[in-house]
Amino acid sequence: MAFATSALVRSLSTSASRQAAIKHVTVIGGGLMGTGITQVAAQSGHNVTMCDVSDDIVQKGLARIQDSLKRVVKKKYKDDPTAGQKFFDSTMENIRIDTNVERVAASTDLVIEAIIENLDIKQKLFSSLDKVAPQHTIFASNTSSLPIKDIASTCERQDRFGGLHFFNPVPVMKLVEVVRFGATSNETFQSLTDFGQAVGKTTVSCKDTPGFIVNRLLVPYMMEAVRMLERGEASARDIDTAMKLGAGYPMGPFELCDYVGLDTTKFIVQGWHELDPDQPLFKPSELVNKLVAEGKLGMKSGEGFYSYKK
Ligand SMILES: CCCCCCC[C@H](O)CC(=O)SCCNC(=O)CCNC(=O)[C@H](O)C(C)(C)COP(=O)([O-])OP(=O)([O-])OC[C@H]1O[C@@H](n2cnc3c(N)ncnc32)[C@H](O)[C@@H]1OP(=O)([O-])[O-]
Ligand SMILES: NC(=O)c1ccc[n+]([C@@H]2O[C@H](COP(=O)([O-])OP(=O)(O)OC[C@H]3O[C@@H](n4cnc5c(N)ncnc54)[C@H](O)[C@@H]3O)[C@@H](O)[C@H]2O)c1
Repeated sequence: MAFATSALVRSLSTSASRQAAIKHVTVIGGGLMGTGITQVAAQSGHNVTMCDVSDDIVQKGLARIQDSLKRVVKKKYKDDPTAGQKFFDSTMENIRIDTNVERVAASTDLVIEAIIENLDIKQKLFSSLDKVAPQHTIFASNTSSLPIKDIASTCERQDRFGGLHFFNPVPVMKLVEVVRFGATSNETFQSLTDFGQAVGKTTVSCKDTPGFIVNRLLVPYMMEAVRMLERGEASARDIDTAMKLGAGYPMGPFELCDYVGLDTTKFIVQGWHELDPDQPLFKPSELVNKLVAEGKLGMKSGEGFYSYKK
């Protein structure tokens, strides 16, 4: 059977005694993160349905997954193209696309939400899914910065709710932060951890604090780079070069902002500023807000701090 690969079998055997293993996953959002999460879940033998608001978006998402999967195959199976093609085909067979999230969630073990970073919209989505998803279904959010407790607040299934924070680009980055808030049960936390490991990631355990571990440290650093540019102390290019060559980062902060998306960057900082208006580290940036207002969202729109137009 196409869905039963070794990773899934491994995940079944390690977690079977604790709770039913996750076989069918629904990923909501077919953007940067949703496509990556869909890919790694399908690669590891899970049956995944990726949902978004329109056919056009899910089709584009599917094309992005194919491009990324080709890169993985090229690297992993460079000496065995036949096995590579088989891996490609079986991964793609594990993926379905849909635009009706409620229909899909009615028969799923795990919902991973990766939609726009907006609390109201996430709460509305989960509230509607809570009414149709089976009892055993676990809900998880891939939010970068919003409290899991707040996202879960409109749901009855508080104990079956947690955070699964993946990193961009998901097929390459090796970490998943597994987040629990006060109501998350031990079984749910363990299922999410098992799932993160079944998709090939190293997991760390996080409390539901702003930015969890990585973003609590990364966001102040990136925003200080933006403020350094705003103060006219150095150019974006020089700051990027300095952090790559002087601190060993694979991307400079402006390249990373463009890679993450300036809209997501803006939402994160704005949200934290509202929670703690006196904290200077979380002060919104006029420059980022201006770029977003101009539709310059980074790589995904062709322009951000840099231009990506060919
Ligand atoms: C201010 C507020 C902002 C906060 C934002 C927080 C956001 C969020 O919550 C947290 C994050 O994610 S934070 C963000 C965390 N993320 C970071 O910090 C990322 C930092 N950047 C990096 O780690 C590297 O620049 C990249 C890995 C992106 C590209 O690597 P590179 O060397 O510059 O370029 P390369 O040579 O092209 O690729 C190298 C290898 O990777 C492979 N590959 C690449 N993309 C792929 C894909 N989509 N699919 C499959 N494979 C892909 C590629 O095939 C190649 O394999 P090979 O076998 O070596 O030929
Ligand atoms: N971009 C990153 O580097 C990154 C990294 C980790 C976590 N995150 C988080 O992941 C989430 C998604 O970020 P992204 O970068 O993939 O965003 P994105 O803009 O690339 O994609 C979001 C997708 O969600 C869809 N969407 C919006 N509302 C929806 C709804 N009600 N139902 C279904 N689909 C809906 C949009 O059409 C879009 O395709 C955010 O919470 C973000 O904070 C982002």
